[in-house]
Amino acid sequence: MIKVAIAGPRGRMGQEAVHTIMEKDNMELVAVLDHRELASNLKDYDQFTYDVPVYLDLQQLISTTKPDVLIDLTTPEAVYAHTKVALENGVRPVIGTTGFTDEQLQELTELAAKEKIGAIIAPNFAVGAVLMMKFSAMAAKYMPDVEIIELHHDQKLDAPSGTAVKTAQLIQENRPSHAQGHLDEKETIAGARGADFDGMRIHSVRLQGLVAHQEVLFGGEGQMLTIRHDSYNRTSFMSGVKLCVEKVIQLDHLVYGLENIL
Ligand SMILES: NC(=O)c1ccc[n+]([C@@H]2O[C@H](COP(=O)([O-])OP(=O)(O)OC[C@H]3O[C@@H](n4cnc5c(N)ncnc54)[C@H](O)[C@@H]3O)[C@@H](O)[C@H]2O)c1
Ligand SMILES: O=C(O)C1=N[C@H](C(=O)O)CCC1
Repeated sequence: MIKVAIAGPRGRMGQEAVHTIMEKDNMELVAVLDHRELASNLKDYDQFTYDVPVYLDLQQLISTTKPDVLIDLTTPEAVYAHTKVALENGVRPVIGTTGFTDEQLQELTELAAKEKIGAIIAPNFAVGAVLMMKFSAMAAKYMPDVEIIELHHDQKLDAPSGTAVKTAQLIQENRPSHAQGHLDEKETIAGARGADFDGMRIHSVRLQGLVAHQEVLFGGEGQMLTIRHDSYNRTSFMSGVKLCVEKVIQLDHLVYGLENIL
């Protein structure tokens, strides 16, 4: 039985994750971490009927309920501290929250290595999104001029998305660094050409009605290849969450990206 705690249980992803873990025979939801005093038990929240204690302090949650794994689905502001506290206290983090800086990722990788403890940071838990990223990395070897368009719901806090950054990093490993577009191009409205990642442009769309979507466009002479993935609901992420909880137990270091454990 894997003892699991979830940070952010009232969120769009957190709610889905609570139901997912409760349905698993080999996992036990021992606690959740919230940041506002609403109730001391999940069964007193409108969304749930489960008897699971709610904590506002991660150290206290860990020392009282001793989870094996912490799933974090909170905000870019909160996630770094949660991951650090988990690693320092022998709890394996499975992190879905996006918005880490390169420096934070580096620090957490070093901390997990020092503590010899497993951790997974997965910018996208959907298997189709991982395939989109892998296929994009393959295509970049042959068609190195790329632009990424990521499209998300309008409540998303970070831009570009974690998936777009990870996609750009995987593409970067597979094509020579170079600027794209006309050498003399000028933006008449700032931001018109999107964010610049090693010469690749990333465009972020935020609109009601969207969940999580991405297109990777490869231009060639007289041709265009488009690789697209759509998550239409948050259930699409849950098989990845379950897989990460099972895999993280076997690791002794931090893994960044679901593609590394599939
Ligand atoms: N990896 C993936 O596949 C994947 C998929 C969807 C979303 N995400 C990421 O997951 C995160 C959450 O997304 P969401 O759509 O569920 O957001 P959301 O805003 O619906 O939920 C976030 C929840 O975190 C809670 N929260 C905020 N600070 C907290 C803290 N300090 N302690 C505990 N709880 C806290 C909020 O109350 C809220 O309920 C985002 O970073 C998003 O980018 C990742
Ligand atoms: O809804 C979100 O927010 C999502 N964020 C992830 C990202 O930033 O890549 C993955 C998909 C959903």
